[in-house]
Amino acid sequence: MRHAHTVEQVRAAEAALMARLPDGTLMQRAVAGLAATCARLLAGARGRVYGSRVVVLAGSGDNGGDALYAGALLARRGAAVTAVLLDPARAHPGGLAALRAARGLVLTEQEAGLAAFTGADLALDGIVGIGGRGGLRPPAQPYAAAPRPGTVVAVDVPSGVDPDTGEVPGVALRADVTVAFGTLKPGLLIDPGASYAGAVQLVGIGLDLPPAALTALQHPDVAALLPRPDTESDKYRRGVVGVAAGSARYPGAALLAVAGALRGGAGAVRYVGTAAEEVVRRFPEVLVTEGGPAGAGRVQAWVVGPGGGEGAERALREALASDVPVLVDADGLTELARLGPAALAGRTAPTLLTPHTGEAARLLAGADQGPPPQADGLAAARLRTAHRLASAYRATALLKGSTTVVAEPTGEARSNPTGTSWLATAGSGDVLAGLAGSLLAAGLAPLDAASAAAYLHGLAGRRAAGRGAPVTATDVARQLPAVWRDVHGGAAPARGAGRGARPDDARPDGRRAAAGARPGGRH
Ligand SMILES: NC(=O)C1=CN([C@@H]2O[C@H](COP(=O)(O)OP(=O)(O)OC[C@H]3O[C@@H](n4cnc5c(N)ncnc54)[C@H](OP(=O)(O)O)[C@@H]3O)[C@@H](O)[C@H]2O)[C@@H](O)CC1
Ligand SMILES: [K+]
Repeated sequence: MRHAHTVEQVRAAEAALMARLPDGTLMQRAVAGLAATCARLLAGARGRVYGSRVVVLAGSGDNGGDALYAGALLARRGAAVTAVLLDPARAHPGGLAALRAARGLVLTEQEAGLAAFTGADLALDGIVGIGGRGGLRPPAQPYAAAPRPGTVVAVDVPSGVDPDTGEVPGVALRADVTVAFGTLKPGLLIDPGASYAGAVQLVGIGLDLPPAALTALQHPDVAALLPRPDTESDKYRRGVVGVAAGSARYPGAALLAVAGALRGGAGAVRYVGTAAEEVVRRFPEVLVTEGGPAGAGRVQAWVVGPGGGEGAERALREALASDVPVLVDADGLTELARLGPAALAGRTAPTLLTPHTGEAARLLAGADQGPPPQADGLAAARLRTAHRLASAYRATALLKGSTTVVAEPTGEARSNPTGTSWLATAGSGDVLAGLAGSLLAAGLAPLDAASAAAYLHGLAGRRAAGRGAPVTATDVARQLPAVWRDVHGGAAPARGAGRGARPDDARPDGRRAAAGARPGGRH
């Protein structure tokens, strides 16, 4: 599991630790880890540190101090280090003195121009860290648009990215590697910020941290969550998932949701709706009933809404009246937005909402008194949007998109690291809904069901896309058994196994991490 803490949590833990340690200890721990990573990257790219060209972009706070001190350590190993001070009067005095003592060159941004940056083998982004607010200020903005140097290493956070949310309110500097201190920050795990962070590495500095504000699953976590039948299992013990989906107009959504549900570990899938004939022709193992959820037999969880068309209102009403977990998707969400949060008020079992940002905007408009939110703004603020939905509807909210985020009304949240933009294809959400519903029926808690489903769905999308090819939702569903095996380590599933490659090895755009970079740390 990867853990990310907010700036407030980090500051509190830092203050508690600093009170017990000599001045400067934390910074020196951070700097040692940062310089070691830079040295590894340079050695990977050039064979050695000696003779390499390093540029340090130093802002006015401790983030700039970290970068200057790390530059000094690299200079002592023979690198030609140039520091560019973006706010010379406020540059970190200790870091500056250390760099000068190591014979580093110190320039203002006017003196340096862009040449030192574009010609460097490695650039350290120490413009701003967790003390940053807003996008890059004008003196630093040209670096974001300049030709890229060899490798850009962000110190703690890519400058211009909001550490708590991943929002990028203006210009930000894209990194190949981000070296985070003490803990990850949520902004490193959620787009758009995550797409600026590159490969994320953690340097432990000994902080004693509270429960994380955001977590992200890894292979072993998912392997441990996925249900496994044992010798006592029958279909009801494994869970029966009911799928109320599809309509005369959208029969395909029923097939895709059922395909996802069949591969999600439930013991059986029960389908209700108008596409029963098509469903049973394609999947003879599915139990089908005409009509709505109320008249169907026993299930342990409902999925309502994919392609539901005119039947969605009845399916939603009847499913919500049940006392089992209900996943609401697509047309079910449109109906729910019309009814507002009051429709969930009497529920005794959990509800999981799985909107994309357009549906999230409708749900929030149905819940808030204020003006309807814009979907674009919600996408840029994914974590806040998921929290708002969860708290307005008192339900688990899975917000789909470039980084899928799941939030609980309790404030717990998870981001999904396995997404790929190839998943933005028609019907892909139907597969996800079926899969997550199946995991709910198998007994997973909503946060686990939603985040494990998003994880598998993302891996299946990546597998289907291979080295980069368009995928269909059907391809994604077909890959689910293979990724199920992948998370268990590629071999026969064993509880708690999971030796497969960690998804964090790859950047969100699917490119590998920079040479020599290790994937993000665990703690
Ligand atoms: N916490 C820990 O455990 C440890 C933390 N450590 C390190 O300390 C870092 C935090 O340092 P920090 O508190 O000094 O803040 P920092 O990020 O340097 O920024 C503040 C300065 O930036 C300025 N500024 C603001 N926004 C800006 C913008 N958009 N663009 C440009 N400038 C902007 C702001 O100026 P002002 O707003 O006052 O004009 C102020 O001067 C942390 O990220 C990590 O690297 C480690 O060394 C050890 C353990
Ligand atoms: K930075």
